[in-house]
Amino acid sequence: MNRQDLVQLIRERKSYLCIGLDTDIQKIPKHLLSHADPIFAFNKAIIDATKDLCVSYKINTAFYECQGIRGWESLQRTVEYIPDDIFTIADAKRGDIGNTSTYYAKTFFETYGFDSVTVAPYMGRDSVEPFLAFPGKWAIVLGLTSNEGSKDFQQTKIGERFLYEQVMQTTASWGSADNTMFVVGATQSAAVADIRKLLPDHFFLVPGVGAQGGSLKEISEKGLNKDVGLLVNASRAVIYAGNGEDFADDARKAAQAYQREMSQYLV
Ligand SMILES: O=C(O)c1cc(=O)[nH]c(=O)n1[C@@H]1O[C@H](COP(=O)(O)O)[C@@H](O)[C@H]1O
Repeated sequence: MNRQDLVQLIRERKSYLCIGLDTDIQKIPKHLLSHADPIFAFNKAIIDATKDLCVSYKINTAFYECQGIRGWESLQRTVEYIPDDIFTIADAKRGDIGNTSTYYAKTFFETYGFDSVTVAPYMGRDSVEPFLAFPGKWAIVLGLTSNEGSKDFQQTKIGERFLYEQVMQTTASWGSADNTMFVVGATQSAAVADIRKLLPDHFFLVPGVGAQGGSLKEISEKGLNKDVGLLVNASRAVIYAGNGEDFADDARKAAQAYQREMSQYLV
């Protein structure tokens, strides 16, 4: 999906909500366990209940890969089930020598048909560029992450600036705002205004609202740009909003609350 279509979808739905399908077999309602593919049965119900409220689904591959071949099958069924007009993210955090990155990119863009994949930029330019070589596809590069450990490397100073600022600015120069997004954690709202100044045009994928305690209001006030420029992810706070037979209704209510709040910030 290209930038123009994504921005149009956000405007139409008045939503920049990304729902994270971090589907944990231990956490899904017990009545689904008798299905042939319980993870897909859960995802299908969540997608049916929320697809008009969000603009993106993010599939964190860890929750699928840990199930071996069955997990990859659940992932494939899920990504194929997501409507074509919704932006899909493979949250796989890949990045390797160029030759290998090319095959990671093929895996997620061609074999599974995702619109985007999250990319760890630590190995540098030749590890990221292969993800930028696929027309209409996106690399979502780790910028300033939501976790405590972001202090260990990302928030160290290189001269006058933080390492994450240098990483984001340099990485941005390898592609464009039409094929590169950055992960900026919702728990890092104090830094978001400065990051927005550094990168006025890029989309940010913002995880960390809900279970990690980030504020949708703060991130929206500081991060929105003229083309919206934000995809805010919530995983556990939406998909595990309920745990009974009506879990999908509860997920819908949680997604609706985020969408309503977003619609206020979009005016
Ligand atoms: O790349 C990510 O999506 C990501 C980056 C980051 O800095 N923090 C972060 O939480 N994530 C992912 O975003 C999701 C957050 O899940 P919840 O905390 O349940 O909403 C998980 O899939 C994380 O792996």
